[in-house]
Amino acid sequence: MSNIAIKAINLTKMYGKFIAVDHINFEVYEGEIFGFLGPNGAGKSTTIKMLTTVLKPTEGTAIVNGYDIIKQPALVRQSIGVVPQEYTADEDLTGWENMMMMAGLYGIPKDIAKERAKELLEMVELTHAANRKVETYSGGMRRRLEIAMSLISRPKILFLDEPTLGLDAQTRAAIWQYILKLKEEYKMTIFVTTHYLEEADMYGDRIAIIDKGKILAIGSPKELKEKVGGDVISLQTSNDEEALKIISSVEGVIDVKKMNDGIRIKVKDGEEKAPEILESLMKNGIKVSRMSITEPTMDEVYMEFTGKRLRDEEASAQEMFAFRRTVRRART
Ligand SMILES: Nc1ncnc2c1ncn2[C@@H]1O[C@H](COP(=O)(O)OP(=O)(O)OP(=O)(O)O)[C@@H](O)[C@H]1O
Repeated sequence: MSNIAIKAINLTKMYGKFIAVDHINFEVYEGEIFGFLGPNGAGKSTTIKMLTTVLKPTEGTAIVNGYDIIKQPALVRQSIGVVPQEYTADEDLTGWENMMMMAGLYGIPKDIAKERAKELLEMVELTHAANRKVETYSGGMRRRLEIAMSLISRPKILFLDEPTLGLDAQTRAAIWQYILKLKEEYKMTIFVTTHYLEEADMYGDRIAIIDKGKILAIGSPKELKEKVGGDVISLQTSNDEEALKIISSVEGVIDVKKMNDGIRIKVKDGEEKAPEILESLMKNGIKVSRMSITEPTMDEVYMEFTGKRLRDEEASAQEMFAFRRTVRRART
């Protein structure tokens, strides 16, 4: 049994009467990448803020690195690194000065701080820009600097709130390479929130799916996909209401749902069942304009547990909004 790095116990946050995080329980094991996956507004940032002692829970608590977030917040803070969603680096200082400022906050002696800053800036490939003011950095460079800053105290656990938000695909991949390196070389525990399904799938050792303040599923990507099982047939028809009735009476159909973009059918073997379903629809005068058969992906897993798609377009619109908000905050 692995050691537990984080344990949330009935962790709850209310803003007035609104429950942002609703009695959640989970464990994060030492040395793993734990992905907290959910749409905007699901409660991810609120959870991270409670775990990192920025916000006080309304109810429940959590143990982080063996310390209680309510009773021992200072000890929690000393043992963790945090990269929040908003930019935190000082724009008027250089990358190097930001590193030193962070080291100062932790009371790290100057000579040790210099050594670590050099090593960390090298790791995130910012040595060449160390003496430039942060205001000249791109979004990706800022994120890399902030990851380096969060590591200056050699934390055992690193919390990252949407570290790849608003970054291009190449920079996102590079950020993940640093995160993987921290796990592999420094055996660090990483708690990371994201609304990118493919990032959670590719890099998460285990994932929690959170929506409307509740955890709907926890497991490795493989375990979650196995839970969904079978194949998924997606259809667009000339009469979805009628099609639903017909499909649900076809033998071997495990589940059929109307989605925003058509009908989703769960069956054990898609290739075997699809012709039968098509035939029964055609017999009843229903035309099928599009059909696809897929094995469960994280997208399917997400849909299975939340009942909706985490749409790319939706994500990118919200992402741009959040990114602009972050940039605005960085400027003020
Ligand atoms: N200070 C606050 N006062 C009132 N409501 C809040 C406050 N902060 C967050 N909320 C609400 O709580 C819910 C959860 O917000 P939270 O920021 O934790 O979500 P999230 O999953 O991190 O999404 P995002 O990625 O957009 O930050 C949202 O509905 C949000 O509007």
